[in-house]
Amino acid sequence: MIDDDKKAAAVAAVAEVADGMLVGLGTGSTAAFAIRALGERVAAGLTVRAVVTSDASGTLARDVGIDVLDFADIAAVDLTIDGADEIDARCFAIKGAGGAMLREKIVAASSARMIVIADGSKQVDRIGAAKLPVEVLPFAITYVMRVLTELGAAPVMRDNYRTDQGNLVVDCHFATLEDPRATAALLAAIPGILGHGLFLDEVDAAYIATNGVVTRLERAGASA
Ligand SMILES: O=C[C@H](O)[C@H](O)[C@H](O)COP(=O)(O)O
Repeated sequence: MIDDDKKAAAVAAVAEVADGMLVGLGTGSTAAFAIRALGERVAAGLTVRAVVTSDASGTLARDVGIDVLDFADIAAVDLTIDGADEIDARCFAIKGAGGAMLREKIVAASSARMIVIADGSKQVDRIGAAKLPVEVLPFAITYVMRVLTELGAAPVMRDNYRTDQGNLVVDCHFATLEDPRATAALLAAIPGILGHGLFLDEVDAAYIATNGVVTRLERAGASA
């Protein structure tokens, strides 16, 4: 079952959490397994503090007894655990199906180490098939849609959806993502785009579970 694999990957990643750490908690169904697993370790005596990447993850984390801090007060996180929509052998990921990619990227960037957790369906040779979510300031939406269309991104705005920050999300599908760094640079250069789901430098490692077997990917040069 996919849920069993999500849980197995989550439990493997949560085993990396050490006493006293400040932990970044991701968003989504797989991250929720990690939050619950961390809650169990806290109940068993582990002392950690956490920051969260969405209101939903904050609610869950508090519910399971994790001490949640306001990220606005935090400069550096020890370890972040988060899900992904696609992850490849380079530890490049696409994230944001749940709309949390802006906060997720900020928390990941602040983290000494970031681990992606996923079931095997998320593992790909090369990222690019998943929709690439882009967070857009509502003021800029019509202009941004025009530019994304001109770039061949086939943008589709999510209906009746706002992020936790009150912004819009546009799902893009580029015909090719052969050069993800070039695509990331293009998106970053468009005024009105506040963030996107390409994670090219943030992910240090991934735990991926398939049929109950957890494998670990480590980015070349990343420290465990
Ligand atoms: O915005 C959502 C996040 O990037 C999620 O971590 C990602 O979409 C994976 O979610 P799930 O574990 O539910 O597939």
